Amino acid sequence: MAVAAFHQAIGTPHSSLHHEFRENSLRLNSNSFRLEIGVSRRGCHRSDQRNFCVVQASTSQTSVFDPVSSPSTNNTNNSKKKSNETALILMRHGESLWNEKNLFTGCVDVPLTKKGVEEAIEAGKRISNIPVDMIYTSALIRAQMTAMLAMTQHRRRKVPIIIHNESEQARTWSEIFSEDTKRQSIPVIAAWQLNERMYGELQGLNKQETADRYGKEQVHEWRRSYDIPPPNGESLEMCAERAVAYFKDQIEPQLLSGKNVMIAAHGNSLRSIIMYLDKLTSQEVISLELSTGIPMLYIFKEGKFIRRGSPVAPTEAGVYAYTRGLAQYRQKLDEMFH
Ligand SMILES: O=C(O)[C@@H](CO)OP(=O)(O)O
Repeated sequence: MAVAAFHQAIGTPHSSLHHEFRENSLRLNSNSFRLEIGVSRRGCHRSDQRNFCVVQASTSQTSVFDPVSSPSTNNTNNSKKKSNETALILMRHGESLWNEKNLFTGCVDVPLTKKGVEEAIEAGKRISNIPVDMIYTSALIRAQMTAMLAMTQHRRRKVPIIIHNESEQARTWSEIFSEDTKRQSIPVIAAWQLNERMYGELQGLNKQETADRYGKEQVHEWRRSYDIPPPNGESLEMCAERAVAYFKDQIEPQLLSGKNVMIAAHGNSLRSIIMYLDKLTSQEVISLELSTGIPMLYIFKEGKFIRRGSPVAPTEAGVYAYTRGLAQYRQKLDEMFH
């Protein structure tokens, strides 16, 4: 993205650029960034006469969505759907017990604090009027807790259900036998590829003590540079190799086929995905910081990702992260649930 334009838009000195998606980033609504989409479309089969659509992704994950309720899925004709917009929500997990203690966490599987639980619920309120047909989380509990807690606030009241594809038995033992119930569910796919960057020998160390010991600059380099890994850990570049590949292979096809997607993941796995979506350079990504529990909305339309900022609370009047399609969806929810 054009950093100068961003800097101009938010009126901050270039050096203090932080791409935090708080309310001020909503001013970037008109920014859009071209992406090369080189993905194959997945099959969408009519499984019954009521437009119930079962999509078999390449990982053999079976997902369901309800075409009636989402603005992007008004019919099952893929060629028509392609011209429609779909929503992509990115959400960093709420505060974890190790965020609170200021410890390097990486792939250590730590739960949320009470504050993190509240952040996840608050994030859920902010996206409660945005359609969600599929959820992707990392394999780590803090991202999964965040996604589940956020969905307790969603006005559509669909039930997020974790898909277990790890074995044939897991698949059959978690089968649902009602098409109606499936329509009221949101498949949740947990993928290790979306995990936090593996922090190597820094995992479990206190961030301040590490800076005192190795120097602030060295630690900043380990934490924020693109290609310098922490000792025996992953650089952002290495993290991007798996997280962005997963996004391109598994998530983009879902967006292309008309589904609205939420991703609940981590500071660095999401930084790498945003770097891809916004075409940031390895220099620009250094200053990209994500807050815990702040949802970020992108619209995927005609092969482009358009950043809309962070949706504000549903009670607020000027929800200008919304597009016309999303406003209509919200209106439909008002009619359905009032
Ligand atoms: O400790 C971690 O795993 C990450 C995210 O909390 O920290 P950092 O901000 O240093 O990338």
